[in-house]
Amino acid sequence: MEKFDLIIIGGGRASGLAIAAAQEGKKVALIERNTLGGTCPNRGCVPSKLLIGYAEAARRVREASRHHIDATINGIDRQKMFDEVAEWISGVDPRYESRLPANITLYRGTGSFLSNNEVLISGKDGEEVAQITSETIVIATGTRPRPAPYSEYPVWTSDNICPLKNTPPASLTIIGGGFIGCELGAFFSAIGTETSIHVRGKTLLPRIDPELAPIFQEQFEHHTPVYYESSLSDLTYDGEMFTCTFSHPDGSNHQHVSERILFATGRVANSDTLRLENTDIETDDRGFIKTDDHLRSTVPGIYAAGDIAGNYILQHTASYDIHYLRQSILKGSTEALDYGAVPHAIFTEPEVASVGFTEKELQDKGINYVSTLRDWKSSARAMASKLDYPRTKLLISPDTYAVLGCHLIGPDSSTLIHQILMLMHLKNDIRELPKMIHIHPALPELFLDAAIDVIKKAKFT
Ligand SMILES: Cc1cc2nc3c(=O)[nH]c(=O)nc-3n(C[C@H](O)[C@H](O)[C@H](O)COP(=O)(O)OP(=O)(O)OC[C@H]3O[C@@H](n4cnc5c(N)ncnc54)[C@H](O)[C@@H]3O)c2cc1C
Ligand SMILES: NC(=O)c1ccc[n+]([C@@H]2O[C@H](COP(=O)([O-])OP(=O)(O)OC[C@H]3O[C@@H](n4cnc5c(N)ncnc54)[C@H](O)[C@@H]3O)[C@@H](O)[C@H]2O)c1
Repeated sequence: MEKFDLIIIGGGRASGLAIAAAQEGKKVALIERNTLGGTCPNRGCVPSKLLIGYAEAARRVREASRHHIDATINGIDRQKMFDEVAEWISGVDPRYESRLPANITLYRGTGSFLSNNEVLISGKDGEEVAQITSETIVIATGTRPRPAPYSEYPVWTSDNICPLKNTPPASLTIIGGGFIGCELGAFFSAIGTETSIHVRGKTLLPRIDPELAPIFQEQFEHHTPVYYESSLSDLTYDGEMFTCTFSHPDGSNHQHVSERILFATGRVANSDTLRLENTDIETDDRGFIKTDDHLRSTVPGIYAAGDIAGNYILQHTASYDIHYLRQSILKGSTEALDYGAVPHAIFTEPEVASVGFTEKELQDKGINYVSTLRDWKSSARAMASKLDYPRTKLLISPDTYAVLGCHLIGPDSSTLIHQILMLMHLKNDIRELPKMIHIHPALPELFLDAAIDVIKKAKFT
């Protein structure tokens, strides 16, 4: 059995760790069963955001009338959009492979454990490719969409919609109103696909701040109809069109016909193919690998990083895990993992971004806070957009003036949030913000108004 210094199972974000280890002269095995690069560049963040670029261009034309400009869209070449992004995706695997140094052995196949330190690699038909061993193994196998029901039909999930080899549909039904349902829903409706979203509950984006949720829903529904408390109870497919039957809490049903259906109902851990029963590695009740604050699994020498460690399902936290392992495995750092303030954004129309606690989380945890909810009218640049809905919600500690959470809804929220993120990261005291000279009248000025208001509230608490 060939022995390696480091075995990595899963060539998503962890391919960076493989390269770093190889550059330090380690003998590395990297096992990937699909395309190198993993979810983010092949079927996740990057393709979805490239698609959203087309949506934004279409919306700018449609909404030009807000600025008294009479503009019309004369045509949308949806196929060209799919083809361009598909072309980009087709280069991902070769690009990643070309970056691998010679002392990485790349195994194309599924990795599974024979014992705590022995890994079997199996090919597409289950044939044995190799058996290898190492005292250091990193599991970075990510997640996949929750299995869609009615898989006998050509239903879409966020995994099989890419690499966008299909014809873009004229109509689409989306089940699930989380990150993926909302982002892809916003894209398809903007490019003229008749799109609807169906959710079981009463809200979109379950973790959104309760004061921003109604604003988001109202704005989102301007372009995409959302059916709440709608549970899919039946699905038929006649070879061309899907007919969905949805049932509602009052016992009524409604039917919806579309050319395509997309299930976006969450993601599950890719731990079931690892044959963990041959090891002492433990998982939580959702199948994510249990790790401590050093990303160590329950077996010495075996680590889990990225989505499979179950802390977040975000590219930037997966990358952070990999950076952490570079320091700990390769450089011997003993510091515990500390994510600090983890931001996220949802690249929809409207765009939202968050960092830190929501108000509900603060209440549930019994943390003392003061909050402000401000519109963006104090910023001339924001006013120029002629949008009424953008808001900043800021939550701070009245004792230390530390920012506990910030939630934004409005154009460029994903960019703007970095100002608060930086503050939280460096010297978390909101009183620092008004001391800084801001460019007038740039968008970040909108934080001045919110900061001054919340500082005043904290003083009088
Ligand atoms: C549609 C969509 C949009 C997204 N948008 C964003 C976004 O805008 N921002 C953001 O932060 N995050 C986003 N995400 C989440 C982000 O893509 C993931 O958090 C990130 O890619 C996780 O990286 P990872 O390396 O942990 O896992 P992955 O990238 O999933 O890599 C795991 C790899 O392991 C392989 N693998 C699995 N099991 C085995 C096995 N047994 N043997 C060998 N190989 C195996 C898989 O094939 C895969 O290549 C999005 C996800 C989706 C689906
Ligand atoms: N911009 C970003 O950062 C970004 C974008 C896309 C995805 N992601 C990551 O990927 C993860 C997965 O995205 P997602 O949208 O699949 O999951 P999600 O958890 O965001 O949303 C899934 C939604 O589906 C609903 N649902 C579950 N089962 C259902 C069923 N049977 N019928 C109807 N609805 C059902 C859930 O209540 C939830 O609202 C996200 O949690 C996020 O971490 C991030």
